[in-house]
Amino acid sequence: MSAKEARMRGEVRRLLLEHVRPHRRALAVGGVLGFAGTATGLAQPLAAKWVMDSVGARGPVWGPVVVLAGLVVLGAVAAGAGTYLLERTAAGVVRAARGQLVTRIVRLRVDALDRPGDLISRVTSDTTLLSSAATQAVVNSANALVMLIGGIVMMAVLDPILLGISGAVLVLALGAASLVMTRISRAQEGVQRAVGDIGAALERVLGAFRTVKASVAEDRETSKLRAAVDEAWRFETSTAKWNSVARGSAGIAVQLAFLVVLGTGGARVAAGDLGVSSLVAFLLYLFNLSQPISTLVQSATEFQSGVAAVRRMREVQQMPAEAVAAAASTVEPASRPPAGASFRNVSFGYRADPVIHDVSFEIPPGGVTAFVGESGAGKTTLFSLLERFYEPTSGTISIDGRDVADWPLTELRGQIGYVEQDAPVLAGSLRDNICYSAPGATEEELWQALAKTRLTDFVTGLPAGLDTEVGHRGTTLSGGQRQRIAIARALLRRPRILLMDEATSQLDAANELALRETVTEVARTATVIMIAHRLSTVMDADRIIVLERGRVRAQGRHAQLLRGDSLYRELAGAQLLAG
Ligand SMILES: Nc1ncnc2c1ncn2[C@@H]1O[C@H](COP(=O)(O)OP(=O)(O)OP(=O)(O)O)[C@@H](O)[C@H]1O
Repeated sequence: MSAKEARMRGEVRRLLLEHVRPHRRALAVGGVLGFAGTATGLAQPLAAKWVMDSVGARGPVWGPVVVLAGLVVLGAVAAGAGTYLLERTAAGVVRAARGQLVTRIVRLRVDALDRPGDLISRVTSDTTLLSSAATQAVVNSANALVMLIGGIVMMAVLDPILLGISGAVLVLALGAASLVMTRISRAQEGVQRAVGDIGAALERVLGAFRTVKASVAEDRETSKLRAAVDEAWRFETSTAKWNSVARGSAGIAVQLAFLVVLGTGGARVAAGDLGVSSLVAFLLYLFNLSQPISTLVQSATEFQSGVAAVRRMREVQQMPAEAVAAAASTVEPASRPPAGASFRNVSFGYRADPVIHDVSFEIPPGGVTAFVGESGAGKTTLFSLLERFYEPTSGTISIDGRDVADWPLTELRGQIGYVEQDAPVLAGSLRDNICYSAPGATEEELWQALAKTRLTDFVTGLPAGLDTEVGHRGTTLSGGQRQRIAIARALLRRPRILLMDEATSQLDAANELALRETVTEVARTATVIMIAHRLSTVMDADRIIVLERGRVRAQGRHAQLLRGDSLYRELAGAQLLAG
């Protein structure tokens, strides 16, 4: 193990103990109660004997019976309460870990969200490993340590020489067991990684379920999923193997120490240095050590699983996240004038290669601005930069003259309504979906937004109206309905800037006309910036910005650009701007 890995393991172990720290009192009480339960269990046979003896002697039995009954009740209550407290604490540890993870995940930057399925498994599956590692393992090993130390003290009193010999054998064999702990942790981490891979592969299939079926790709996807399942099985069997090696070594350690003590002790008895009774007592104590030793090894393996889980949870905490902004003020100003936007010498690349090159333009408040350009020219990227999903590598983007980097994120995004081209809809009711960006909207505002997007007839025609469930990703809706819901959602927030990635083919002629009227109306109170795919959109636009491979190529109005820009002429005449 390299020094770096050793340092990291140390840090991970410290992190695991941090999950334990807030619950240390509950763990201590739970441990003591469990201990008390065991102790009363040990005393019960003695009390039963006392009852029998009293019956035999025809003496008063009430006293012993009350003591026995008391011990039974006390033992059951203590053991029950101890178990409840430990399990409750375990649930508390899992809850805290899950809480931290989900808070982090929703704050991740958009580019950090690579494998959602794997993230889900970290929240649901990895955290459960933490529960026994951070509670049962800690309490059991503490109890086992007390028993171990007690046994060793008694053995030291009986014969320090024999203790030295058996101790040396035990340390050697247990040292060998501790060597496999790293392997257990690695194998367990492999299991969790493979479970994450299953989640990621499953998410991939379920996210494009219709495509998978339409492509008759079920067999291919099943074999990919089964490969991930097999990988998990491989690591699980490896974990089982190393666990049994650890337990086996602990067993061998005790047996070996037993034999060595029997041999050397026997010789010392023969030489008259040790009484037979002391040797027998010593061997009994040694024999009794096997219980706490196997508990310690078991706890150590559980702890290793916890270490593996904490490691993967730490990776989530280290993923790039957006700054947590202070809660946005709930009181919105009554009037929200349109905001202007400006890009000055902005460059940006998702990876090493830039996709936006030194772009500059001004969008004054109000009106409709249309971006046009070939596929991949960088139109959506400009929207993402305005929403601050990504930071530009150089240059400044401002809204209302203020650098977007200086706006608190929630406030910045509170100014903008964003209608994405694929108009994502979340599982839930129509009402949830439309009010999603403005949960405080009144019923009147809601119906106004529905009217503007021509959704009123559709909604009133549904038996459950706005409470109709839309299904996973809105599968019960048509493409056009999804599009209009996305627009209603954006409008309900009364945006100062409306970003619209125009749908290429979702709306029929009547609804398209209605939408154009809506956009014209919105442009009176907000700055509308559209990624245009239709000739009608650019013809109505107040200004058009033509993008070519991440650069601004030309700006102007439709007639002006038709005359002066060959690429625009080409786009206007071709499918990219369908008339
Ligand atoms: N998340 C991403 N990671 C890496 N590269 C990306 C990412 N998103 C887009 N790109 C690349 O950036 C370039 C610009 O993409 P962008 O989506 O902005 O183009 P666009 O003009 O909106 O295209 P379209 O009209 O087809 O939607 C493309 O070359 C694309 O491959």
